[in-house]
Amino acid sequence: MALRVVRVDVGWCGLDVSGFDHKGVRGNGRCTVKFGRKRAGAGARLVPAVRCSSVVRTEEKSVGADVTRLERAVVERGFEVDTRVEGELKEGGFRSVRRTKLVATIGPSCCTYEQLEALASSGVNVARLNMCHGTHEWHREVIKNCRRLNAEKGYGIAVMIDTEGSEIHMGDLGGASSAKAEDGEEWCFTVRKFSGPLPAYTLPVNYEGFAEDVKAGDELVVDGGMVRFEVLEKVGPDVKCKCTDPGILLPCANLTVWRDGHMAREKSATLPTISSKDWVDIDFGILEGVDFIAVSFVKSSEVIKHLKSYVAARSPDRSIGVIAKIEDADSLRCLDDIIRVSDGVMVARGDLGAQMPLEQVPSVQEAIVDACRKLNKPVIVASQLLESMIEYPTPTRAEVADVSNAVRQKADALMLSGESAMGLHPQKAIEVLRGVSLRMEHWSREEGHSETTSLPEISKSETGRTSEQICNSAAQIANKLGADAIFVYTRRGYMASLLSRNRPDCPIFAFTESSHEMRRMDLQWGVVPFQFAFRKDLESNLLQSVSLLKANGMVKPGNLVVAVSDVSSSSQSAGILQSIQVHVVS
Ligand SMILES: Nc1ncnc2c1ncn2[C@@H]1O[C@H](COP(=O)(O)OP(=O)(O)O)[C@@H](O)[C@H]1O
Ligand SMILES: C=C(OP(=O)(O)O)C(=O)O
Ligand SMILES: [K+]
Ligand SMILES: [Mg+2]
Repeated sequence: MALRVVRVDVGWCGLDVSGFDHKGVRGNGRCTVKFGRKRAGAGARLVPAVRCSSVVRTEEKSVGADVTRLERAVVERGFEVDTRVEGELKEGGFRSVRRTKLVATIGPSCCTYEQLEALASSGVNVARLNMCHGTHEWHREVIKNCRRLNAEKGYGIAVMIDTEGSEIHMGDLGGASSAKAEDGEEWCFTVRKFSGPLPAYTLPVNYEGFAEDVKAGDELVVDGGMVRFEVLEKVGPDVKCKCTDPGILLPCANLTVWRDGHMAREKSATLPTISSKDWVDIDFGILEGVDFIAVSFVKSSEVIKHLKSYVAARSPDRSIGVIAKIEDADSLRCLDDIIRVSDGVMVARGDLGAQMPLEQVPSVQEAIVDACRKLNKPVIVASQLLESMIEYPTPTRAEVADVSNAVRQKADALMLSGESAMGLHPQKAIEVLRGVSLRMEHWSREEGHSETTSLPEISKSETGRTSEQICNSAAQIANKLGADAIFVYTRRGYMASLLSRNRPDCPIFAFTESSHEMRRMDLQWGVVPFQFAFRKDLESNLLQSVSLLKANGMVKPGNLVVAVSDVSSSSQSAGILQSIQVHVVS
């Protein structure tokens, strides 16, 4: 029977196969076995899925076969980690591990399996799917390719969908990839629907109330100022405009209306943050098992709370992270409330820069990054980081400075949009983000740039406050001792986030049992997620994980590790026991 090597999430039950030997493949640690019953057509088949850390060898047997005897248990390693991190660790040791995470918008330039593999090999942690564009079939294919890369090549790519939102934007350009508006030309913006190519100088708008909302004399700003028009007159559903600032028009480009120097929001301001199309896209994302849902134009914490309860009800066994995109001026008035209820935040500088004078964006970005750090939520700095690399193979000095600034601010993640989705050099753009991140991280450590962010206490419960103080202290101990890594054993990644919040000098190895929780940590600064079967207490977990990593050349004698855990080692009767352990690898 052909053996399929797959990587799936199966339930864990411990079975030590140390000493197991099969055709030279030795068992050297813990293997887990789950016997599932699979209905397939005529009858049930018992499928002994043997998961030993990173490899599952599944052999399908007819019912009644002797499935108690494991014919193939490959205990290759006893843990699973993203293959790139493994390479970085072996090549350059702990300090070489990149801390800043990278998000790439997937589009026509990088959607095939080979193109995604190129991005993955260059360091992408999260694949972002902008639901403004493409069909569900197209996005489903990309998700499938990401999952294949993780299963077959050992990457750890998480998937994020990003909603279109209700804001006013142009429709697609009848199949054209862009259109050019010249100075003085007269264009018609209309809610009319067209099948096939658009009439000349005509642009579709998604918002039914558009013709009612605008007035002659208004300024129509496309994509935050890429192109500008003056509204001349309205004829039924058609709004006649004159181009006053020429440029390139892209599909689904955002439109804002300005009147007497202020944004004019009539009825469009009453549109729901999550449109009916967005709910369909969210259902699609839940069904496809994505790891994150990014919500566009969030204005209040209510919509995040509503979405989180909706998602929890429809995806009870895997938590999907809800990311609030800060790109609407209204959201700044209740920023902390939004951050508190979200699982993460995106500084969506594209539309943000359309809602306020561009010169305000850098200070708003810094304030959002700082607020997320204080409230212990990951933050992504997004849009136009390397815009010129849509066309050119190297960035401008200003773009490198912008990326360096975001890394110096210790944002959790950086995001590419058009640079990866439709640019000519997606892989080079990721490599620039990676190189600048490593350089700025190294410079910050070498220059001893101590943390400027004082971390207020955020926990409410007794155990939460204990975990928080344990992590703050562990990070300080690790810095003082020059530790090579902090090891944390965590079920849902909370302790890992508390350690990440401290931005320690060394990487944080977060051991968890669920591959989904691993993906969720793909947005956390400095966190290297490992899949690992927990043992009974912190000490056993520490010794077991060190020995397994050492056996794979990822930890060396003399390495100093600080370890903490939120996996309670004691029985409930004995109460929770939490500690910090320091271990020098022998
Ligand atoms: N899934 C996709 N299919 C086709 N084109 C896409 C896709 N995702 C992104 N793009 C292209 O990349 C550009 C930049 O992506 P992004 O910034 O996410 O979108 P937007 O410009 O709508 O904010 C888009 O304007 C679009 O031209
Ligand atoms: C990331 C952003 O959102 P979108 O690309 O979906 O407009 C942005 O506006 O910067
Ligand atoms: K979007
Ligand atoms: Mg936006």
